Amino acid sequence: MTSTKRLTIAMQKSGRLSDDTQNLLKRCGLKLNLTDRRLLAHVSNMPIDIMRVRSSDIPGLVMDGVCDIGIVGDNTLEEAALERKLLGNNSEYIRTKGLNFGGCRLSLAMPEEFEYTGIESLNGLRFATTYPQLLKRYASENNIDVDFCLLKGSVEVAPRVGLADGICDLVSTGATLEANGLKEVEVIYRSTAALIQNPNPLSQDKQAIFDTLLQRMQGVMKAKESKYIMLHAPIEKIEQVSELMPGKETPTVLPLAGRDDLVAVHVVATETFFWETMEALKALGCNSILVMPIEKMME
Ligand SMILES: Nc1ncnc2c1ncn2[C@@H]1O[C@H](COP(=O)(O)OP(=O)(O)OP(=O)(O)O)[C@@H](O)[C@H]1O
Ligand SMILES: O=P(O)(O)OC[C@H]1O[C@H](OP(=O)(O)OP(=O)(O)O)[C@H](O)[C@@H]1O
Ligand SMILES: [Mg+2]
Repeated sequence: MTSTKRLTIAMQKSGRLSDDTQNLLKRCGLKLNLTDRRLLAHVSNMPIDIMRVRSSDIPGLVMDGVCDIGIVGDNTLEEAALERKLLGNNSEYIRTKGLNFGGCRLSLAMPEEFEYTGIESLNGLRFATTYPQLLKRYASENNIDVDFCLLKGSVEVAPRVGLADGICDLVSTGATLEANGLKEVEVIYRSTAALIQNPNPLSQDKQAIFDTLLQRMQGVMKAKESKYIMLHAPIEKIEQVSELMPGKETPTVLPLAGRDDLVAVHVVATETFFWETMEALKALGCNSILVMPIEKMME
């Protein structure tokens, strides 16, 4: 069990989620010194310890209360929860927050030449996968019978070497499927990274740290999705300019020294600011249009 004073966070040591997780924690103000060999790292400016492990171990560490919280892909989490339930182990957790990285989907893919005519055409086939529980659940929900063989990585190689008829693996760009002569036929699960916590109440000290961390994460994520937009606009077009601005916030309109025909317009946009909008603003006579990233936000 963890100490009652320092919050313990499990994160992936190295792999697809580790850089984004580390960046998120750093942007939340945590001072980390994650040298490769140190697997339990103290955060020097907050009562937090970081445990760096394989991502497939994170759900179990949180469910068993070894770590208070963890950052892990939904796919790994759901697979672990199903497997642990089956084995009669702790499988309870709280998914506190979805995060804006690690987006991927778990899909069924078949060799290019396979004639896919619907889910029924997969009946009786064998799939290589790292996610047998998610595969089995999908098969039973869709009334098909499938067999599987377990591979922890390089799953896409299986059909070519005769190990399986198809695969059930993660896809993001689709490049790995294409490079291995496979086509995606069904998406069975959509995943992002998520922040999870043990369902038992935290000590008061830890809860306070966690609340601070959560609020900062919110601010970092919101800032990442937002842009600060500045431009100069003709004063008589200000209404049309405001209508073109993305998001719900009212723009700030400021005078420009020595100009009575132009004003400066500033707005925080929480929606995508498209090139088309910039062109429409330009056509209205706006200039000096700047779209800038925002580092932190607090409401
Ligand atoms: N191609 C991808 N694009 C985006 N996210 C991905 C991709 N592949 C995997 N992920 C996400 O990143 C997580 C970690 O993947 P990674 O391949 O780094 O580790 P792993 O082999 O699943 O686990 P372990 O850390 O236990 O070795 C996955 O569980 C998934 O949520
Ligand atoms: O659609 P893509 O963008 O090509 O990404 C998909 C690939 O990424 C993951 O593997 P990873 O690179 O993590 O290697 P692994 O099989 O060793 O885990 C996943 O298992 C796929 O193989
Ligand atoms: Mg992988």
